[in-house]
Amino acid sequence: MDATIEVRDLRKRFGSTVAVDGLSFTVGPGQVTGFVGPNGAGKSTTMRMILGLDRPDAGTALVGGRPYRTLRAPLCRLGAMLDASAVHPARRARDHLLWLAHANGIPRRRVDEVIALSGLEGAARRPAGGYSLGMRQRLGIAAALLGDPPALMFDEPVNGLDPEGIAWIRALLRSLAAEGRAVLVSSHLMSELEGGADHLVVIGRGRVIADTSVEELLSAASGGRVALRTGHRQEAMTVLAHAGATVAADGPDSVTVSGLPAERVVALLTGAGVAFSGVAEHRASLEEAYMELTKDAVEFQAVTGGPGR
Ligand SMILES: Nc1ncnc2c1ncn2[C@@H]1O[C@H](COP(=O)(O)OP(=O)(O)OP(=O)(O)O)[C@@H](O)[C@H]1O
Repeated sequence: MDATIEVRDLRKRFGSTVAVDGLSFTVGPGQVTGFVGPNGAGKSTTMRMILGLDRPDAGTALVGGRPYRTLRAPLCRLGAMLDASAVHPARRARDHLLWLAHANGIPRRRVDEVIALSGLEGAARRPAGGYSLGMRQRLGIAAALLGDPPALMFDEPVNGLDPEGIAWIRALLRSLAAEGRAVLVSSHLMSELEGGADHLVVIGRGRVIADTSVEELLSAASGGRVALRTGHRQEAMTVLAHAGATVAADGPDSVTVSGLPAERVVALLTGAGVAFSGVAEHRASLEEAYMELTKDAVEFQAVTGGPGR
């Protein structure tokens, strides 16, 4: 079964608000794709259009090559959790899942499987109204997994969860991707995706800002800089500048070097007899890389007073 979600030139406007402004990206199988952008960037609207809940003004969203609304067994093609609170409070988790399974021609035994997969065994016979946020998220995830779909989509699944809940969801998403599924997960906080996503689609103001692997983004943001610690700052700076590096003192015994790889810095200093106590590639955090990418989108929102929801 084709495990891709493909968005092509998708556009959506609400009155004078342009929510999605020509988005194109593909969510491929076997990896977790993080869908990241500041509040109001258009993530939920895009996901709603993928599910056929909002009609695009232009463009297409395809699941396994077809619009979601035309799929014959949609839960078996794309599982989604957009709003974890969308369950009747009086309904027990198990009954909710049984009803969903029945309506979609999914065998009853799958209900107990997804209850186990999502760690809901202890709570499945209690009304959903009494659930904690973490349990509601688990129920939403159980429903998304019900049809054993090759593609999955989660809107802010870790929002408001405690560290244990976040770690659990992260591990689950990774294992779903490792099974070959396409997994799209949104967040407005890059830190929530650290260690959880392989690929990133970063959006701002309804447009793609970056569509990149996490590795590429981090090495671009790290900018080939080397952090040097030495008690002989001046001599070190002279030697390295002579070799063509750009050097900047950022402390009494620390220097940031750009334009030379770490091995070359070591070789030059050793050759010139300049002692040093540390040389390390500067490694940007995902959060740093993201802040840099989305700076303009955030500034725009601050000026216009935010998304206004
Ligand atoms: N039904 C709607 N009616 C009017 N405006 C809407 C509607 N849905 C979304 N918008 C607007 O569209 C823009 C994009 O919203 P969307 O919810 O898709 O962003 P988001 O990236 O999911 O944000 P968040 O991280 O806050 O969930 C926002 O300006 C929002 O106010």
